[in-house]
Amino acid sequence: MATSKPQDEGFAIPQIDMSKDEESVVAELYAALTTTGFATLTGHGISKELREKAFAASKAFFLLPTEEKLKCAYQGHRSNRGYIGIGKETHETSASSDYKETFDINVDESSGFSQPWPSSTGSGPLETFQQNLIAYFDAMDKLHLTVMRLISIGLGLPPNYLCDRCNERHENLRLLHYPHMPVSNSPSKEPRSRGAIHSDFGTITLLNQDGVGGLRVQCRNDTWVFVEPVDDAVVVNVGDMLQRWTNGILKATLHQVVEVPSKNGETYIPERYSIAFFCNANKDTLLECLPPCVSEDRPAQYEPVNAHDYLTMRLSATIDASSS
Ligand SMILES: O=C(O)CCC(=O)C(=O)O
Ligand SMILES: [Fe+2]
Repeated sequence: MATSKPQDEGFAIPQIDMSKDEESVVAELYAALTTTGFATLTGHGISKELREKAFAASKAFFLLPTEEKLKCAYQGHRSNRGYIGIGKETHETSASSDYKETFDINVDESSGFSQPWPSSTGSGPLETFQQNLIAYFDAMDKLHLTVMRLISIGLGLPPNYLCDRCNERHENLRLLHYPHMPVSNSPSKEPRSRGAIHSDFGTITLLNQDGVGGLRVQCRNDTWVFVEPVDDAVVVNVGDMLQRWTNGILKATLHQVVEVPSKNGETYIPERYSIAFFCNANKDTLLECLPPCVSEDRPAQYEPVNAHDYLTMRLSATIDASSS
């Protein structure tokens, strides 16, 4: 496994200011997503207030006693909604499960599933949990479509091509909490994992992380680079669905969350919160390698697959939905 490879000191995840002219943003985004598959976006228009309210909601939820959280337990892979406790998610790259808990939100009503919400009694962030997270969802949905427009232009497709196939709100907003960990006494130089090495399943992921850090990305030369937290920035990365769709031109890069070094004298690695917005193609989309991505020199590498079946298959392989 590649975990023993060194940190790459000479490379940083590109930062892209989306408020610049469209042509420059398209070029920078295309360059990032066809190489490292990751970029940090600023100037994206998501307000600090919305982001802070979403993090406050997340913290209030994860602070609830386990039995309360389990009242919103995960409902299964086709629904993909609700709370998943520690130890329920495992990736093929690791024998142990992730040390994290999550809460998945989905707004697609056509599916026949409904979202479980924590009870909103009392005051504080739980009272406005649903309202604030739906507002956050809506803002991220807009950003998702903006990014898909920029990617369409970069690929030489009509600007709305990908948006027209990603505009039915089949995204998944996931709150993540990595609990604090005691500092290790082991002499190993390799940081301990909080979440196993994986690539994402959907088209793109838009991630907000707190200031703790620990998300790292595997570069093409097998070294690792951290995605340093940048105030108010949103991290974008390519998932396997978009890698398939673009015949491997856009890269779904392996990444994971590891512990950060403890500060002097502290006996605990701090807890960490992040909020992922996993974007997918509309459920009935047939993901066939896009025409501009296929040529005589680059024949189609992937079989066509239905977007929703593909996503469900990937979720089923990682999440133990028996009793979350
Ligand atoms: O928590 C993070 O920063 C990233 C999590 C992640 O990669 C994922 O949930 O797919
Ligand atoms: Fe991920």
